[in-house]
Amino acid sequence: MEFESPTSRCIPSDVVLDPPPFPIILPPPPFPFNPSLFFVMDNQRSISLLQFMADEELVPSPDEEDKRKNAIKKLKQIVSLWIKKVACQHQLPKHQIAVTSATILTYGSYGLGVHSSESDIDALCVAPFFASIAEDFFVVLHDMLKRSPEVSDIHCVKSAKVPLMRFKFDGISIDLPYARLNVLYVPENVDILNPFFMRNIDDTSWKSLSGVRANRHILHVVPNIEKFQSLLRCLKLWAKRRGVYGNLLGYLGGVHMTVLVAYVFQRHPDATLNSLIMNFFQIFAFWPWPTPVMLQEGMLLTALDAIDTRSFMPIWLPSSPYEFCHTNITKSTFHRIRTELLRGHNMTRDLLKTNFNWDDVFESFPYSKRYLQFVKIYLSSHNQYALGDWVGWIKSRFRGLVVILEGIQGFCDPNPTEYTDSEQTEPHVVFYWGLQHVKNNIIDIDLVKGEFMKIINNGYEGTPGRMELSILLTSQLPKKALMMGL
Ligand SMILES: Nc1ncnc2c1ncn2[C@@H]1O[C@H](COP(=O)(O)OP(=O)(O)OP(=O)(O)O)[C@@H](O)[C@H]1O
Ligand SMILES: [Mg+2]
Ligand SMILES: [Mg+2]
Repeated sequence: MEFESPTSRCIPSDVVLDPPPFPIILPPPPFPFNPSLFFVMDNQRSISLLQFMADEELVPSPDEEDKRKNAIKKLKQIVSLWIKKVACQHQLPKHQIAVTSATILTYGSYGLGVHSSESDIDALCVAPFFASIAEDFFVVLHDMLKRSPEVSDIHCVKSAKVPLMRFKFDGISIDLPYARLNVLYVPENVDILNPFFMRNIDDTSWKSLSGVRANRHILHVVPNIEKFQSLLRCLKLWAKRRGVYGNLLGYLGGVHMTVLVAYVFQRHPDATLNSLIMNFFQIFAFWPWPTPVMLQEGMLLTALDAIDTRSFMPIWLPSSPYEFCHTNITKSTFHRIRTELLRGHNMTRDLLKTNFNWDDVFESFPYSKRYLQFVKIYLSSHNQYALGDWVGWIKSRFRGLVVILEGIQGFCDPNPTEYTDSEQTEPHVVFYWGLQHVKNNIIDIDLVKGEFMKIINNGYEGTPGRMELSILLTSQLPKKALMMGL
């Protein structure tokens, strides 16, 4: 398999990046062109897509939505109590204690209304200046949450770019980062675009606020939010089914998908759902990476300075003119994503195709048919709580393992699905990643493990669990994993 070297694709710093010339809305019509047939087929496909979405239950049920709303309401109550407690501990004057307040702002897929049943709730805790992150957030609020009967599996992720607490509230995963504003009273729906609230805020708080800013920007630039939500929900499902969703594993995360979909939507706001999907595949199957995808036309070129020119797919972060979404994309995952986009394009391009079926477009990626060998990554720990910490840490370092395996085999497909081994009784998680079969090449898995251990041993503060790596042939894959779609 041939890959471009990332360094050969650096962008010269004097290039002005205009959006690439992709005026195509629909593929070339058949000859003789029959516009009414074209229109009918396009509408028919949009209708069958809506049916497909309903069958897949892409929108969570009203009960699930209520559960989420309730979780946010309770979290708001907890942070309100917390900030009063912290104000007392800091011995603030009584009148200040009386007026001080903190709040929760939702962002990410939940904030945009494009979440699925498996999505987390991204909830930013916004508090006044006197509540420190190290002590008041990660200790005092952590302890209060831990004592709440609805909260389980709470972990502090202090070393992340955006430090946060991650836990389950009534079974729903919550990501809770933290931002401090230079005010005493934080209104419930504080306007974080108002410069008054942004005065002299610290770096971490600015970064933590970027998700909320990004959502505001998307909502501002996207014309018809309901259609946008449907489109994004569909394409996120497509990315998940095809195994190319998940930032930690080197694929597209929610934020990347949001920007790509918004890019298409901005250009064709009146197109049907079917045409928008066709356009998405058409545009990104042939996108001249690493030309960045940007939502604002004629965007300042100072942004170019901020591009990591080794990035395979630079995608502008819609919260700042100077930032790009963080990615873990490697040459293998870049190749996989592009192959999937091309597949999507090939399957949707011909409106007159007689046996067209959305089920085929959204078919799960058949790993066991595609690869002859796999690397099995077995992670375990003595209890479920420690396993959560351990797996979270290893996942945050997975890009390193993908690169090591790429170096040896030329290609590695880090399947994001987590499996379990029915023969094991200890708390554990298993990953099976597809590998390119290279004739007469025996992988020295101990060497791979040794190299990866060097990466994971650096900086972990919890109790390390166990990690086993082994190479399996397709015929050795467990039946249960095959039944789960491996
Ligand atoms: N790689 C990244 N680069 C920049 N911002 C990110 C990145 N990952 C996450 N974020 C910010 O955090 C938010 C929440 O991320 P998350 O991974 O939960 O994705 P999501 O869009 O909410 O999708 P999902 O439904 O899978 O949760 C994003 O909307 C974005 O604002
Ligand atoms: Mg999310
Ligand atoms: Mg999240």
